[in-house]
Amino acid sequence: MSQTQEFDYLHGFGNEHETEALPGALPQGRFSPQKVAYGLYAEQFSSTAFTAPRAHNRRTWMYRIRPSVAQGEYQALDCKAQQQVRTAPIDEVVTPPSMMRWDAAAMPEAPTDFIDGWVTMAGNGSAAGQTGVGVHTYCANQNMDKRYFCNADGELLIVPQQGALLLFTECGKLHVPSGYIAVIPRGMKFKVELPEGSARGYICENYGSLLELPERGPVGANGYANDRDFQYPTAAYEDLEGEFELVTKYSGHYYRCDIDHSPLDVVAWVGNTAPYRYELARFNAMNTVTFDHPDPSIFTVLTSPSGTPGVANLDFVIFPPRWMVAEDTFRPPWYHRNVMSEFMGLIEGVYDAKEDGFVPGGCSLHNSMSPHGPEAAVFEKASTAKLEPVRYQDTMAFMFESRYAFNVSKFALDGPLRQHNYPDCWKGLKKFYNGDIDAGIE
Ligand SMILES: O=C(O)Cc1cc(O)ccc1O
Ligand SMILES: [Fe+2]
Repeated sequence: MSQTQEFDYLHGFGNEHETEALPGALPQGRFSPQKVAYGLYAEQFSSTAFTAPRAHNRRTWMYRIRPSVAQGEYQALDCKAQQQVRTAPIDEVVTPPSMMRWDAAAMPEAPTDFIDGWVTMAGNGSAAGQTGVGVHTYCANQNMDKRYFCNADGELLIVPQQGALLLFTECGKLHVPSGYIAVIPRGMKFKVELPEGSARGYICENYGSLLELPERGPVGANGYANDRDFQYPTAAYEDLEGEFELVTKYSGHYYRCDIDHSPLDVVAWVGNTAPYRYELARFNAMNTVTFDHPDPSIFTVLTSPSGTPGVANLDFVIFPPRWMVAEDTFRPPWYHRNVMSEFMGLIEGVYDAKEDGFVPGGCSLHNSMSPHGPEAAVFEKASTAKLEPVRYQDTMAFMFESRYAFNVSKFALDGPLRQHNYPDCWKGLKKFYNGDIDAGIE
């Protein structure tokens, strides 16, 4: 098992990074010289269309021991993941507008690596149409051994909840403990080791346009997630020959092929598409210093635009530790109905709208226009609380918010994790109105 360790990182979101594991491996002045140093092959890896506008264009040049095409033939793979993972459009069950919540999954008893540890909760849009997202949880207790993974269906936003991940990608290594997120570009090959022996978390598989930093508007040039805090790996490679397997998810199906060497054989790379990690504690939260609870968009870490300005394919939003100082304000999230659909998870602690039942590792879904808000007990508490400055501590909830309504998997709808009594949390909401202008909680 690998040791938990800190690697060297390159800093800056979407920069044209360059890195070489051997001196002189990276060609200078051109991308594809007639002969690359060390006898390496040049290979371009494109995350956007060749002709995407310059501001959005992302591609990386890799200098590797063998080109990616040196692999065996794809064969269908009927693995555990094939049985547990769904890819949009998901229509195996009809999704009611019900507010839904789920317990955290228990760690598997059988040996399970990162590939086989995924279970789909929900999805929207269409992977083939490159819209929407898939939402999965993962639980794993085994290192990926002699096998590598590649997801052709979307970019992976990984949110560890418990247990660190060591991502060894084509571009190098990322250590991703709980409290960090990682993003792996569509189609990048990688393996996952578990330095703490097991791991659980969430995955948002983004079929749509690449995650980017949101605009800051009048906030100005600093704040929210700052570009410099996004960390990219330095080149690291395996020069291994032997019997390996490359597993690929393509159009919702799993395939495998034999490969007689490690596909993580990139000795140097230059470009602006690569995996990255980000520590959520670095998020510089903005919030009111006067009154009212602002919209949760103030906490957007990354966004995948949909093409309609301000209407996201995916917003990744966090609810980090922070001071609450609003005056004459009902401080928790308001009761609301939203045209956007909200899938939530909890990394640690307690979420301010739900003190009971929304557990670390659990999930909730409030689909388009489905009403939700604080549970009854939270309403009563927040309506009578003395409004002193309060620091929300040791908590980290997040939301995958999308313009497209989610369909749930059969596992999510009918499986053992569903909390069928979730809507009961609002049953205790009392009627205070009695025609008297002074009515209400005392
Ligand atoms: O519903 C939720 O808990 C998420 C949420 C939080 C918030 O502070 C405001 C709106 C919102 O949808
Ligand atoms: Fe909400």
